[in-house]
Amino acid sequence: MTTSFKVDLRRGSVVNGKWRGAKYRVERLLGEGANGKVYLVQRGAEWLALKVGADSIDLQSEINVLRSLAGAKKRSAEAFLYDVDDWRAPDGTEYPFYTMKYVRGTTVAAYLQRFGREWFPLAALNLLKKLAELHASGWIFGDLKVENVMVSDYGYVELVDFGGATAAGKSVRQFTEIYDRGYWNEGSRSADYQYDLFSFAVLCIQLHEPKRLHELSRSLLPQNRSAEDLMGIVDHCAALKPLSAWLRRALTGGFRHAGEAAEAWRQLMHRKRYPHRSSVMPGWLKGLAAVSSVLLAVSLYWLLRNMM
Ligand SMILES: Nc1ncnc2c1ncn2[C@@H]1O[C@H](COP(=O)(O)OP(=O)(O)OP(=O)(O)O)[C@@H](O)[C@H]1O
Repeated sequence: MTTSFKVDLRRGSVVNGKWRGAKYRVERLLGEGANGKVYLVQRGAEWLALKVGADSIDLQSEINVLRSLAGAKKRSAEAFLYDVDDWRAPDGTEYPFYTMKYVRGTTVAAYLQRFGREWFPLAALNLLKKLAELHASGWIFGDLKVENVMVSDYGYVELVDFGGATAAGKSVRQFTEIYDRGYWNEGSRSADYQYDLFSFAVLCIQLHEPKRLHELSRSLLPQNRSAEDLMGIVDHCAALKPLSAWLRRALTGGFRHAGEAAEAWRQLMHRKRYPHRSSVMPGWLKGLAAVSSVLLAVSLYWLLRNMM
């Protein structure tokens, strides 16, 4: 999805906050979507992400969620939101913007492509933990999809774009069809824990079988779509098959909350057939560990020899 508004900030241009006076120097575009454009900006020595939008109502609701999360003092949300202001463009038009923590990393799909699919179980577990934290603050993420999950070193996960975040119990504010429980006739669009877990399961499928998922959604009549069709993809995918029971549970609302889902996922990771954290240790780290062990052994040998 792309924005319809015309803001195009070049490298080096400066965004001045009209009310609070902060100045941000633009480095580059990080991404764009339906609600605005996100730029990497610098303020003093600090790197931040600045989201500028055309519609202050859309942006305001994201800001409300971020404020409420910061208020709940959840570790992940601490200091995520920095500043909220308006900016007057050279042509006189005013745009609302906010600045937030710059999440270094790439979308989960790009990360797995670059560093290997063996990172998937760990990144997914971290994502489930993020969802559990968000749920504990009374919010449902709503628009969970590949583009909104950023992954950085060692599978560390951060959610971006809180435009779909909805207070638990309300109607989900923003969603993407293919990840939407209602689209697959598996439940309402009411914001509950299971709604996010359904999207999470679709995200797992999207990461492994994007083409098949796309074709499936195109080929079925709306009234015929179901979790069973999604499970058809899972059962024909070698990487997803070990997760079959877990994914079925997530697609059919079988987990009470994201914490329970994360625990079940963690247990799966520890089973033999599925790679777990130590087996996704990068090569250079394995090498470092081996060298350290040898050095330790040599030191001990010399120590003992000199003592005798
Ligand atoms: N804090 C951040 N740090 C780094 N990159 C970010 C950050 N926030 C957003 N991005 C990048 O910018 C892209 C667009 O941002 P965002 O999803 O918030 O826009 P949107 O208009 O709400 O999109 P959508 O149409 O999906 O709702 C993201 O997919 C991500 O790549």
